[in-house]
Amino acid sequence: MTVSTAPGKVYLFGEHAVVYGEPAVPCAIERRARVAVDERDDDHIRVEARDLSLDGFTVEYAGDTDGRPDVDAPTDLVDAAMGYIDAAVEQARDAADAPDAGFDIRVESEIPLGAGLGSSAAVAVAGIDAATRELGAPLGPKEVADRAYRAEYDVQDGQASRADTFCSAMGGAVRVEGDDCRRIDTPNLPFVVGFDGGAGDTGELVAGVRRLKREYGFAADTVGNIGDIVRRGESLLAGADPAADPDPDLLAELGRLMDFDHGLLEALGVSSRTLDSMVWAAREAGAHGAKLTGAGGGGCIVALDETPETRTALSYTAECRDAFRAELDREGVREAGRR
Ligand SMILES: Nc1ncnc2c1ncn2[C@@H]1O[C@H](COP(=O)(O)OP(=O)(O)O)[C@@H](O)[C@H]1O
Ligand SMILES: C[C@@](O)(CCOP(=O)(O)O)CC(=O)O
Ligand SMILES: [Mg+2]
Repeated sequence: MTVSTAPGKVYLFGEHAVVYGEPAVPCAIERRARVAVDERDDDHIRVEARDLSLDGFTVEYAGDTDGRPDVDAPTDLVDAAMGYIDAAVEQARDAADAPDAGFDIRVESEIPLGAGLGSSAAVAVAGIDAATRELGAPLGPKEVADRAYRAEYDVQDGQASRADTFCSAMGGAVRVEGDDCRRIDTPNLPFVVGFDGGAGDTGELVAGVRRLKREYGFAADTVGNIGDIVRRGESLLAGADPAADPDPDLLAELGRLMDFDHGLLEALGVSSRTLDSMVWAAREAGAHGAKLTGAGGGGCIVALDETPETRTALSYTAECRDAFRAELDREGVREAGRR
């Protein structure tokens, strides 16, 4: 059995626009998905993923992934549940040149699902890493990132950027623009996350922005403007000393850019009443800035605040189910055990 873990992320800025080739800066956070993989002696895949619904369910199905698993759950839930793991298994089989490999897989995660913290990328990255190690064909983190991107791309019908998967595989803060992916040095940014307990469908939200962008030139300009915000933000980060605490002027300007980014994401139709409430609660508590993170629709916001005020204010906000500080995780995917 091989176990790998990989982190989730928040977007400092640039989600959605990154799908159309603009740059984005996601940052890995210390919340991980853990995937344990045991090779079987047949070609079946058995998945245990207890975070997938309130009660959790376990499915077992043949290696022929056209067959539906025999579980008592709605088909769309099962499809949503299995998509990323199926795709990760396919990538691992292909990478290890073992098309008939079968596995028992167990997924456990500290990252809420569909909430904008990159649970899908973390599961795909950790799954591919563990499965290829288990098959004796370990990949480097960049190869894992590339394979996990292909898995997300397939599940999200060709609508995915490399941002989440590269960030989860490499850890730290990264900058992604099309196929150009790199790590960047940043000071420790004081992220606070607010979670409304809900979720958004990444594929649908991305498709909505795509439609808007096709219909209106000004929506396409909005996407370009998000890119301008990111370019401004990364030049600020490039001038900062990564070893020192971030200075207040840097945090103030990054916060302003986050606020601006949230406004543009709102205009693109991917925010929600609860996300907006949490964003305003954070701003009123004195956060430098606040925005939704990830695909939106519901889920999480991220704010910048080095004091406890924003977390406290969020924890008293009716729309907020959970508020926590999210430390930058400088480590990406890693093997967490083998026997
Ligand atoms: N703990 C988990 N166990 C199994 N599958 C998971 C887990 N976490 C995430 N996933 C997969 O990722 C999907 C959510 O991904 P997505 O909609 O992109 O949201 P996000 O990446 O923001 O969390 C889930 O529907 C599921 O398929
Ligand atoms: C909206 C998008 O930019 C980020 C999606 O993040 P998440 O899956 O909601 O964590 C899509 C993508 O980059 O593939
Ligand atoms: Mg995702």
